[in-house]
Amino acid sequence: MTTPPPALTGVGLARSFGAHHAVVHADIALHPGRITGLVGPNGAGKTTLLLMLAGLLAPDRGVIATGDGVADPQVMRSRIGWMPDVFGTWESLTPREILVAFGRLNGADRATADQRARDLLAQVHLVEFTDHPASGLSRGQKQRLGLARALVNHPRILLLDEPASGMDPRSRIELRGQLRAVADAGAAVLVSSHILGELEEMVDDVVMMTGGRTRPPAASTTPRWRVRLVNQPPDQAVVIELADDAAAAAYLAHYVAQGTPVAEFTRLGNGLEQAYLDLDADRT
Ligand SMILES: Nc1ncnc2c1ncn2[C@@H]1O[C@H](COP(=O)(O)OP(=O)(O)OP(=O)(O)O)[C@@H](O)[C@H]1O
Repeated sequence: MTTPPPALTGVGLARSFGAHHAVVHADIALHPGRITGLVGPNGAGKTTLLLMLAGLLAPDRGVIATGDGVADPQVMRSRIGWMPDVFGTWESLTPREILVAFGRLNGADRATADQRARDLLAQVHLVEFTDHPASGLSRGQKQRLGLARALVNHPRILLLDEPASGMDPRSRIELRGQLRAVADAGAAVLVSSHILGELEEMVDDVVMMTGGRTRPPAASTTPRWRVRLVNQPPDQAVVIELADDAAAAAYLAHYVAQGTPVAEFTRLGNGLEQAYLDLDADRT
């Protein structure tokens, strides 16, 4: 089976602001159908990298291209959905008017743009606010409108900077489902977040960034399970790595069929937190 080419690659990217090197060297590849997490401490250069990938900030060095070789920022922008960390709405317009305006800017006729706006407002659960001024939306609701806006043009590449900030727990859970649905439909998704537990649940791949450089994860990011048998003290429980939920189910079924008295079988996540702490170990 051949792996499809990445939907978007950035190679050797660098960007400075005056004398400050925000991104020193970043390499990244985003694959169709996969969600990639971008993780790193404050000031690591994540937003600067995302802005370059979104075609909104020119790199000083390096190349950004789509899988089929397009490097023209304008063509690339038409394929990209971008959700900034702070979504500035036109406060006097309604969510429907905002989404229709973006649809029209992306070349849709009025009827198509209007239908797309209604579909997206249903998807992000903002139907009741359809025709109210955006000034009345809470921060979390504005984030959800920001997600809808990023999806207006059916993007093949979706880039999101801290999308969950300000969202309530239900909206965060729904966001995970929405991003997975977008990836399952074939898009490549890149999401930056400081909420590592949440990223663990959401992402297929991780890119770590610190000091303006992308780095391979310092530790394993394979999912881990904690296994404890009946009468086994908690501090003697075993932690095992298994490729995915299907492998975990097979593992558990095997031991239960053998009569092994399993008392606890808990998914621990994929070690992203430890990998992050290793990455940020130099922080004082
Ligand atoms: N427009 C700008 N002008 C000057 N310096 C900037 C500008 N944008 C970013 N920087 C600096 O570049 C560095 C990287 O910033 P960036 O916002 O990309 O980091 P980040 O990883 O997204 O941080 P955070 O997690 O806090 O959002 C920071 O030191 C920041 O102060």
